[in-house]
Amino acid sequence: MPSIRAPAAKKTTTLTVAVKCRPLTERERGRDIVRVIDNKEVVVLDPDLSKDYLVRIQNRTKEKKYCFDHAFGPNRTNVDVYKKCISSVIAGVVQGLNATVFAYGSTGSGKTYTMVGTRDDPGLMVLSLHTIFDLIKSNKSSDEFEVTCSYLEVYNEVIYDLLEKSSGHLELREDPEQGIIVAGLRCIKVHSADKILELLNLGNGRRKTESTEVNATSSRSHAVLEITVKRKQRNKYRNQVLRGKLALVDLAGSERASETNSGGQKLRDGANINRSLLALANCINALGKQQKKGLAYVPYRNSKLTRILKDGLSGNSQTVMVATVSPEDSQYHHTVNTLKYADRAKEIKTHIQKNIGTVDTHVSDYQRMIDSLQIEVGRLNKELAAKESQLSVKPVEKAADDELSWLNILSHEISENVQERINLQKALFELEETNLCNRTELQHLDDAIAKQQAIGTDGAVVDALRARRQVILDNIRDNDEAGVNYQKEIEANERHRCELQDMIEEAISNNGNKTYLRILSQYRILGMTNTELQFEMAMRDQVIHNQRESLRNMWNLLMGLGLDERQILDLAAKQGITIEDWTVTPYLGLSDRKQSLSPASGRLEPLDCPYMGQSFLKTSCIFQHCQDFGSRSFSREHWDSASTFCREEHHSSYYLMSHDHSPSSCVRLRRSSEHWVGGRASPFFGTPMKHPRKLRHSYPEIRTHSSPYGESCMSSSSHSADFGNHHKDAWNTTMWQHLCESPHLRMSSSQELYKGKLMGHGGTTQGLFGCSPLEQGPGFLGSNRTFQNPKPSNCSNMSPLPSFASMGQISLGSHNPDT
Ligand SMILES: Nc1ncnc2c1ncn2[C@@H]1O[C@H](COP(=O)(O)OP(=O)(O)OP(=O)(O)O)[C@@H](O)[C@H]1O
Repeated sequence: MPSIRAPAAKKTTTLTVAVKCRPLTERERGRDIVRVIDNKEVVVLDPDLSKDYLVRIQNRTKEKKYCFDHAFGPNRTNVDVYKKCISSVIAGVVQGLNATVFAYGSTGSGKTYTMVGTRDDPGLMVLSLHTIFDLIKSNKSSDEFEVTCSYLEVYNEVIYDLLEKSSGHLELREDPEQGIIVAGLRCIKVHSADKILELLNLGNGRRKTESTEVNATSSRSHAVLEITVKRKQRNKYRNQVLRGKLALVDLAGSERASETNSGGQKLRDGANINRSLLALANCINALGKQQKKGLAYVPYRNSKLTRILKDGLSGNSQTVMVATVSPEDSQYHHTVNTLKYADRAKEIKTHIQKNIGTVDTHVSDYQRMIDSLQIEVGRLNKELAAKESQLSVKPVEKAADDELSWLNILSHEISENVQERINLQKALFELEETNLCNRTELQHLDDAIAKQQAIGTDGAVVDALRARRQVILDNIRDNDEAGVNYQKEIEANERHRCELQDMIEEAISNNGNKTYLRILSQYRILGMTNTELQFEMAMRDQVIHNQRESLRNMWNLLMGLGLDERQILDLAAKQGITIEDWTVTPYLGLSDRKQSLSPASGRLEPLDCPYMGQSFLKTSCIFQHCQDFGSRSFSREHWDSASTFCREEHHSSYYLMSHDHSPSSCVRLRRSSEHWVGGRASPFFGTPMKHPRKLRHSYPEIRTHSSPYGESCMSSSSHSADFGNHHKDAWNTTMWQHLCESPHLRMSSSQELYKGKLMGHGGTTQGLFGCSPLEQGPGFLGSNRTFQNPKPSNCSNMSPLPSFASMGQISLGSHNPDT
């Protein structure tokens, strides 16, 4: 029976920002204009000494002052920086936490010096590695440790493996457990810090560096050293594996072409470095803005660098940014710019959580499918090679060679086209998710303004609400604009794909050696299918992740309602559900649970809702109806005929029950462009606009709303429609009764109304307690608890759906596909 393990508790923390000012180098002749005060403040003096006294006292000086978590002057060593801001973070890595340390600054400001260092002043990478191995050595438990290391560089938007002698281009992939991963990156098992240092030196030797006017050994690429510490816990935790990840990032420096005096390739490199750093700066801006102004879209997808750093910037990572600055007056603008971004980065929050090892059968299912496709690709590859050797002795060799290289070019282009498409669609998807949250907040604000106006409160409150409303409207408008642009890019991408496909077909039909080319084409298509599967897998993983969050929330809700562990165990036992390993640290400890009840009001404190990115009361919860329409969508024969239908079925069964449970408060789930609904109409994700028509045909009651991104978004037309006649599960009933009978939940009449409907829609809570895909993998009840379900069969067919944001505008009581 599959077991479910709850995720470890999350802790929100802010980015630690430290500034390090290096000494003037021997080459520098300028004035030192940076002062560090009290290890926290950084003052940048006006570089212009010629300003007269009057200008200065009239406060027209360009002097700037900033305050950071830590600031280090030119006399401080890397060890000082390490002890103050890094060592504690490294200790967490050995406990299963993720950490990211990155150096940010202009070219020649001392990033590489800080990260790598010298023999006399070892850098943060070296010091961190020593600490990790020291901690492992001094560990007295019987835990087993395994340390692996990888080292990559991003040069001109291409990822290379620095541990490979001649690395090819590597691609990024998204994994729900591990976040962004680089497919094919070499991970080497290491047993000592010295071994990693050896690899580090090897990698650094391969890194692209150039001599520029500003820096004799300027790094032209961003380098990421990643250390993973796997810790197998024995004794009663013997099934538990903690996995801590440390990413140490040495960025290339921003530069001005005029200053670096570079041309040709160097100039192009500089432009690319600046572009990715700009993308990073934009993310930092948006994340900083987000803390102050609510949800702004964070454009991680605009560069490989920001995708790699995504977790470090906002995900599951304890992150330290070391901003490096040069003290020279000629660098004033760079220094102030760096400090501005560092200042904004102080606002960024991340959410750290222990990575407790799980085995996710769903993901592994897809992994298996990919593996089998890869075997097939390998087989065809061999066949191809055999054919090639036969051809080499034939007179038609020349023509076939030309045709082959042409096909190679086309196939390479088509692979890039698919990759671009994936990125664009994901970006659009995230953008929609952001705006969905914004629209929800807008609705809440409108309600609040109307309420305030009705009770005639002080105008200042209404003004504040209106100001906030305006900010949200601006965000929505900006995001909508970005969405329209993404949509245009997707259309252009689609046109390009059609052209490429036509060219491939023409190449095949023109050539005499058709069998050979057909095999080649088949091989390419399999490769593409493989990529698509990975994409679908990523999407599915996102659904799994979201559902896992729902389960977690539901579990919190049960705890928050005052049910103790024993009561929940009893309830579960009555329904034949066994909760195993109860003894290990619960996911949310009792103390936490107590805290979650506000003593003042007796009400439940807001809980972060993962879907909406904002707080709802604990009574808010996302229910998902999970039915038998899952992996079959993956099989080829079902793609075109069934996927649209299945997805729509699935969409119609998502809804959000808001805390006041009133019909008006049911959050409408909006979606825009239809390519998600449509699944795939062509071998490469389909042409937008086709499936909605199909959909409308299948579901006449689905209304179409205009969307800024595309032709339509879907909405179920009826609030009162029957919830359907899905499985009425006793467990659901019992749970629902408990929710209703709980003293912490007062039932309004509208709740009663909805209760009836919910009960009719047994699949909803079943999605949470009965047939979630999590049943087949750990992740539900805390590192120690496992949930066993008597009816796992429903769950093997989880649909590979786009997650929440991609769903149609759906209201409670939506269309029931079964009727
Ligand atoms: N704390 C320090 N003490 C002494 N010298 C330093 C210090 N920090 C940096 N330097 C010197 O400054 C110069 C530039 O440093 P470094 O190469 O680390 O800059 P960078 O920011 O990595 O530049 P780029 O982005 O071009 O790669 C080097 O000569 C380095 O030795």
